[in-house]
Parts: sequence; C-alpha cells; structure tokens
Amino acid sequence: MTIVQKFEGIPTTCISDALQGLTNLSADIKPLQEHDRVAGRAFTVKMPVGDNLVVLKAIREAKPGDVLVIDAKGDTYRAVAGDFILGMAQTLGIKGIVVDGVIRDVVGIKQLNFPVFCKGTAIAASGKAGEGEVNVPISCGGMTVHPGDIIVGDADGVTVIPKQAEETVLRQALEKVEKDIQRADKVSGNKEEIIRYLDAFLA
Ligand SMILES: O=C([O-])CC(=O)C(=O)O
Ligand SMILES: [Mg+2]
Repeated sequence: MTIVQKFEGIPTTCISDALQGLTNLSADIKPLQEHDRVAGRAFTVKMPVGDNLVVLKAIREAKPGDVLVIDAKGDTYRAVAGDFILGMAQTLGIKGIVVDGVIRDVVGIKQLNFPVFCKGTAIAASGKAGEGEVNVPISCGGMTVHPGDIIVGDADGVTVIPKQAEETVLRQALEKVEKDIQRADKVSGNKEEIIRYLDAFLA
C-alpha cells in the first residue's frame, strides 16, 4: 500500500490535529458534494485570472492518481472549469480538483461524481489565451502547495501534508483516529462519564 492509499481513509480532522491545524486550506474552499473525498499528490497549476488554457495543459501532463490544485487567485467571477473539462480529467485518471476559485456546470459535475473543492460556482467561462504555469509552488486557500505534496479533502475541507513530514503525520493521524474512537466510546450515552470527562478538563 502506498502512503497516499494509507491517507485515503483518514478524516482531514485527524490529519489536521496531527499538524496542529497549520496546513489546512481556508474554509471557503469547500467540497461541491458532502460525500466528495480525495487523496493524492498535488499537480499544481498557477492560472491567470480568467484564462484557463493552463488547466488543459495540466490535465494533459498530470499522472493518473494526481489531484489538480489550482491557484486562480480567488477569482469568483470566471469559472476555472466545467463539466466538460472535468469529465476529461476524470477519464484520464485525475482523482479530483482543488481550486482557489470557482467552477461551473455544477449539475453536470455532480453527475460525474468527480471530487471538486472550490469557493463556489459561477456562470462565466474563462478565456484561453495561454498564460500560466504548472508544477511550481502555488498559493491555494492561503497555504503554499508544492508539486507532489499529499492533498486530502473531505466534507470538512482540504489539508496539505508537507513532504518531509508524511510518515510522522500518518502515524500521528492514525493515533488520533484511535483516540477519537476511544473517547467517544467512553462517554457515549453515559452522563457520569461525560461529567468526569468535563471535570478533568476544568479542574
Ligand atoms: O470550457 C470551459 O472553459 C469551461 C466549461 O464550460 C467546461 O469545462 O464545461
Ligand atoms: Mg461547460
């Protein structure tokens, strides 16, 4: 099993706790559908506002299993992609897309069932003049994302796992999953245990 596969089943909350909450994208980058979930290595895209030709280049160059992470400078007027572009990405094996910007054709994208994390939806398309860069460090949702960083997104948002810390974060996130289960089991439906739990904090 690859380390990316190991991260696939871990809630972003537990990954965040392992990283002291320091590497999460801003909360306005949300999943399009609550069941959207993605884990993969970042293929980064720096897109000029309103010009998405570089997104086509990224889809062509990314490897199956990659997650496209696009810096569209937070623009909420012109869509970075719609159901046509994202359908091509999905068929070529890209696992999902994270955008500091907006998408369109929301009904069609929901039908694709392709995981999309973005700031919302818009009506206008982008032009295709041809500026932009791929595979460079970018800023997305207030975080720096490097090519190859592991990205995990779920109903709660998107988090980035710094490359040098992957193994440690994996171990600590799995420990947190276990801890969450144990503490929930302990107090579940038991008033006395709840009081004991709260008092231990408040003592
Ligand atoms: O063509 C575009 O730039 C955006 C779009 O509507 C699609 O991908 O379906
Ligand atoms: Mg379209």
